Amino acid sequence: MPSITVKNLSISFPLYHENTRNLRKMTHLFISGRLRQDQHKKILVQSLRDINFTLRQGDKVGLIGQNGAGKTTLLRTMTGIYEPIVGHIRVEGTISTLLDPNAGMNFGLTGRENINLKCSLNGYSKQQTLEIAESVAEFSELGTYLDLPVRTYSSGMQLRLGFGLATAIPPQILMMDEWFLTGDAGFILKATKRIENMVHNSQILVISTHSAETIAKWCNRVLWLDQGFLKMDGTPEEVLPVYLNKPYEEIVKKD
Ligand SMILES: Nc1ncnc2c1ncn2[C@@H]1O[C@H](COP(=O)(O)OP(=O)(O)OP(=O)(O)O)[C@@H](O)[C@H]1O
Repeated sequence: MPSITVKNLSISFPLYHENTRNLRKMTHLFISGRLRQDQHKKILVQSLRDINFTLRQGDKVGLIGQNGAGKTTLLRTMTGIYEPIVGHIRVEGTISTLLDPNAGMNFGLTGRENINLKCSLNGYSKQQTLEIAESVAEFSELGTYLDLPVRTYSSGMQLRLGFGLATAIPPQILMMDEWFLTGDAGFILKATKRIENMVHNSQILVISTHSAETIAKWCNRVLWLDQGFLKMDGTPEEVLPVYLNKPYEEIVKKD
C-alpha cells in the first residue's frame, strides 16, 4: 500500500550573494529562525523546519501557506529532487509528479522519441508504450510535429507534450503544483479533465495550492505550512477557516 512518512525533516539552502553582509544586519530574520549562520559563517535560508507527518492510502492533501512558506520545497523533497540532510522521508509506491511539464524532456529528440524513452525508463511493455503514445498524440494534437525535435516546438506545444506525457498513466502517488494548470482557456479545460481523472485514480494526492476551491473539490486533508513549520494538519473543514479566518460555508460558497 502506498504511503509517505516524513520525520523531523529540515531543509536549508546556502545563500551565495555579494550582499550577505547586509543580510547579516537583518536581525529579525535571524531571530525568527528564517536565516541562520553555519559553523563556516555561511548564511542559510531555513526553508523547512522539523516537519513530521504520515500520508496513507486515500489521503488527498492540499498543501497551503503564504508565499515562501515552504510548499514547493516540501514537494520537491518528497519527490526526491532535494535530498534531506536533517530528518528523513520514506516513500512507498509509484510516484508521478506534475511539477514541471518539461522535466526530463530531451529537446534534441522528437516528441515520439521522448515518449518512447520515458516509457522504457519506466519499464513499460511495447503494447503499453503504444497505448501511451496514442493517448499523448490525441491529447497534445501535435500531429506530424510529434516526429520533429522538441526544440522546434513553441512553448505551448512543449506544454501539451509534457503535460500529455506526465498524465498518461495514473500513479499510486500524485504530486502536483497548481501552476501546472496554467495555459490558455481551451488547454485548461482539457487539462483539468485529464488531471481530474488522475486525481480520482491516484491513491495519494499532494497538491500545492493557493485555491480553497481546489482543496474543497479534491482534498480531504490539508497541511498548512507557515515559515517552514507545519502549523496545522487536519481536514479542510478544520484548517481552512483558521487559515482564511472565515467560516467554512463562506469559503466554499459558490457565487
Ligand atoms: N534554491 C533556493 N535557494 C535559496 N533559497 C531558497 C531556494 N528555494 C527556496 N528557497 C527559500 O525557501 C523558502 C521556501 O520557498 P518555497 O519555494 O518552498 O515556498 P512556497 O511556499 O512554495 O512559496 P510560493 O507559494 O511563493 O511558491 C523561501 O524563503 C525561499 O526563498
